[in-house]
Amino acid sequence: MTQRIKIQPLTADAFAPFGDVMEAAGTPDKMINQGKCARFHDRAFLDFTDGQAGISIFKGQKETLPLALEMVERHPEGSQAFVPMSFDPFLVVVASDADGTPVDPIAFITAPGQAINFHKGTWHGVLTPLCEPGLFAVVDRIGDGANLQEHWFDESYIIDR
Ligand SMILES: NC(=O)N[C@@H](O)C(=O)O
Ligand code: NI
Repeated sequence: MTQRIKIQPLTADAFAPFGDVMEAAGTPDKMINQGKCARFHDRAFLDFTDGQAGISIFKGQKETLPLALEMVERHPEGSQAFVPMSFDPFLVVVASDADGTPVDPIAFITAPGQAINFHKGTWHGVLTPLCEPGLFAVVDRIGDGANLQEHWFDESYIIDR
């Protein structure tokens, strides 16, 4: 029987085993620019093996719900951050690892202003915008060698609200 995944709101606590949630929330770490700018300092753990951090721009096609989750992937050599260039929500899918196999996938939906950073090696769904244009800045590893492992599920999950 097809397993269904109910989408839940993204929170830093719930996402903590998988990565970081970045947002201008709570008390700023410092006020800068003559007090005109709140700096929420160093909110993601960027972690790269033998490579450099790079910033790319992704323009992804939107997906609609319910969504079939056929595959998750991971980057063994580096973290990967999705920073939306809009206030639109997007879908964030992660899964735990069981001896190299992704299990128990979870689906989150972001609130406006939230960005995420998958920790190195975290199983995740690919960039999944829910609105057009799906514009994102992506911070991930630029370097030689393989940094992508995909896992295609025997049976898709269905993600919905
Ligand atoms: N492949 C690529 O650049 N993007 C994926 O890693 C992704 O998570 O969207
Ligand atoms: Ni990825």
